[in-house]
Amino acid sequence: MIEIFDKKDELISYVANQFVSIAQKAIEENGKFVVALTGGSSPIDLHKLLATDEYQSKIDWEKVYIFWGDERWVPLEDDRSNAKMAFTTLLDHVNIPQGNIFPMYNDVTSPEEYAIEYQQLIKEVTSEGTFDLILLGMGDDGHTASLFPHQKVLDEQDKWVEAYYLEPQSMYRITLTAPLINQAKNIQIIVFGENKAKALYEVLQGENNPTEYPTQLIKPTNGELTFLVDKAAASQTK
Ligand SMILES: O=C1O[C@H](COP(=O)(O)O)[C@@H](O)[C@H](O)[C@H]1O
Repeated sequence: MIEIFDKKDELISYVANQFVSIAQKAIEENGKFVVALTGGSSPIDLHKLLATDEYQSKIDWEKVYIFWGDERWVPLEDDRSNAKMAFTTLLDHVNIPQGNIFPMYNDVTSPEEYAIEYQQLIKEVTSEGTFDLILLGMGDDGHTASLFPHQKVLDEQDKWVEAYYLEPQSMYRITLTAPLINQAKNIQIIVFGENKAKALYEVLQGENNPTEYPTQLIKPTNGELTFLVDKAAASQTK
């Protein structure tokens, strides 16, 4: 499903309301809400809205468990850290136990070892790796999470979490893999801005070519996938 919004603000309010209702339903049914956040710049305004009194009071944050879809392998204090951004814009402002937050980084092990540990953490908190909600963004090259074009991680079928050295960025990335993401009950991909219009067109209406446009790998097995896009990003999509 694709939802197109005239303005970014409308898109953000819609996602915030979805976040709240998915969280409330999960807590009512299973006593907890397990979500993976996205990084990059796309979720910043969403986080800030969720942190307002109006929104945060609608969720029982003690029952929320936070993971990430991907991370740059940098310390939590580094400005490139997706976790740092989420703490500053949301997590530092809500009543969530620190033990419910699982940043995708530690300074003790290698990224590859931590990918194995992170998979174990997911196993302990979720039911069989099924997230209630996975939020994703999309880069203007068609990547999502840290599933970048032409990387071996795109072929991964078994592991839930993979860490690898991303040569073009000279840094390690750690990411949920497509098979794990596809098990989620809800996947929401937030895309705005004209610079993403070509990639969005290719992902949704172009030839099947996930090596070039990895977001095409996102196809939930049982859950719901929604692209939440603004008019600018949808401008090349018919
Ligand atoms: O590197 C990343 O980029 C994508 C897209 O970022 P955005 O700034 O265009 O929103 C993001 O979804 C991913 O989490 C991040 O690590």
